[in-house]
Amino acid sequence: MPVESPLPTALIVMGVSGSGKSTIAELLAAELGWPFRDGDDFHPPENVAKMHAGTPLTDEDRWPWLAAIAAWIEEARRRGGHVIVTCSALRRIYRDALRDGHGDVRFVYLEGTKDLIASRLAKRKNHFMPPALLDSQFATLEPPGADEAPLAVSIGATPDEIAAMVLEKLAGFSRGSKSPR
Ligand SMILES: Nc1ncnc2c1ncn2[C@@H]1O[C@H](COP(=O)(O)OP(=O)(O)OP(=O)(O)O)[C@@H](O)[C@H]1O
Ligand SMILES: O=C(O)[C@H](O)[C@@H](O)[C@H](O)[C@H](O)CO
Repeated sequence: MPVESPLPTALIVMGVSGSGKSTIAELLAAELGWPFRDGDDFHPPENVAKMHAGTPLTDEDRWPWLAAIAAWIEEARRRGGHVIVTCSALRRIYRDALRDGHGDVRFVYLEGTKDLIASRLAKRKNHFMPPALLDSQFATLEPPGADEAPLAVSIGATPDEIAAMVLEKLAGFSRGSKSPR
């Protein structure tokens, strides 16, 4: 995958529900100073209602959501800016939709076991996503392949440590390396 610019137009923090996307993305956004939006804010209300009711989304449910995120990234691309956004981006075809043919979108992949994530979700308060959907999230997950050059990090560490690891990997990219360290 070609590296088109020193820093990506968009950093997409991906992973199953509860993997820590919002937590890590907020820290990264604060460090990088890039505009940040939570991918959940791009869902049409019907999707949120469906997830809240405990029903996994289908591909059809997800396409308009992914298109809305891709459109926000395109705005940044046009003005030569950078953005950071969370999005589960569970399947490769979803990530392809988000890349939209461009090589300037990088995925931060938050990798963790179902047990660890379930234990974090069990403690989380005030979120529409029920922990019971975690099985379907893992069933749908297609971890990014090496050819997608993900910035992959294990979620066992503290949020600050994870964000620091991501920034270190990103610095590797910005120095022009073609593959993550
Ligand atoms: N590295 C970490 N160590 C300990 N707890 C964490 C860590 N990262 C996130 N958490 C906690 O785990 C829970 C899930 O994190 P978060 O809400 O950021 O996940 P998410 O991937 O954005 O979830 P969703 O996709 O459902 O919105 C939160 O309660 C958060 O405080
Ligand atoms: O792809 C999906 O099944 C959904 O988008 C979820 O993953 C949520 O957006 C989110 O991660 C939960 O808050």
